Amino acid sequence: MYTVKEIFYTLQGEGVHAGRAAVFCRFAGCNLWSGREVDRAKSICRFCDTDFVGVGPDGGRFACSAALADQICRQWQGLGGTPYVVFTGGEPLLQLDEALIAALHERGFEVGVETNGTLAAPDGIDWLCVSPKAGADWVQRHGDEIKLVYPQTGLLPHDVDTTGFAHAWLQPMDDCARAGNTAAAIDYCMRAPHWRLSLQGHKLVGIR
Ligand SMILES: C[S@@+](CC[C@H](N)C(=O)[O-])C[C@H]1O[C@@H](n2cnc3c(N)ncnc32)[C@H](O)[C@@H]1O
Ligand SMILES: Nc1nc2[nH]cc(C(=O)O)c2c(=O)[nH]1
Ligand code: SF4
Ligand SMILES: [Mg+2]
Repeated sequence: MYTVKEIFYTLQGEGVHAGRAAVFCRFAGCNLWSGREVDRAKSICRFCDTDFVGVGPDGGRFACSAALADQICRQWQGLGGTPYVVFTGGEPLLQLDEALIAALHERGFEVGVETNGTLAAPDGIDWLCVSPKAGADWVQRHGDEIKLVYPQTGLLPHDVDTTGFAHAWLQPMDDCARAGNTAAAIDYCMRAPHWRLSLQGHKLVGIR
């Protein structure tokens, strides 16, 4: 059984694939925050910008990988090109398994994943983005890109080993201090250029 908050068609807003059409499949639930505001301040991850609780109007419960893969297929609106799905959440690696990845591959999709890196990724993922969190176990130390939300007390870019990743991003924390966080990230990337700036383009242009 897969529990999905929402499935929607948009453009990837972050990282190397920013601007690419993708179906987003947002799984419900996370291991670093309950998703309830009353728990935020006492959680490991406190800055989350996402509602991943329960099953939304564009989500559902899916009994098998084929049923979820079919629903993702129905959301793809591209003509030509390679269909792309991004599994996110919440924490997708609590639910994503090799059967679901295989079902998407059978339907012609490339599979991207956004994970907090606390769980080992299953085989078969085509694009893996790892975003480690201060105070959380960091298990998945290789992938295609690392995307560090900046700044995080206790997880300075200087102390992060990026050698397992082809691309390294600093993404300004979106909170009440976003403008200052962005200026600080720009300054950091100019001083340490193996880090590059990732802006959340979907928020800038007002798409989902
Ligand atoms: C909502 S998370 C879901 C996937 C996974 N749980 C993770 O943390 O990577 C998707 C992406 O948004 C980033 N993110 C979450 N809250 C953010 C915020 N307030 N500002 C900037 N990026 C944020 C995460 O670090 C992650 O890269
Ligand atoms: N457009 C768009 N791009 C994204 N890239 C990562 C996202 C996420 O929440 O994982 C996200 C998202 O929520 N929307
Ligand atoms: S780990 Fe990801 S989904 Fe979970 S609370 Fe943090 S940013 Fe949100
Ligand atoms: Mg998001």
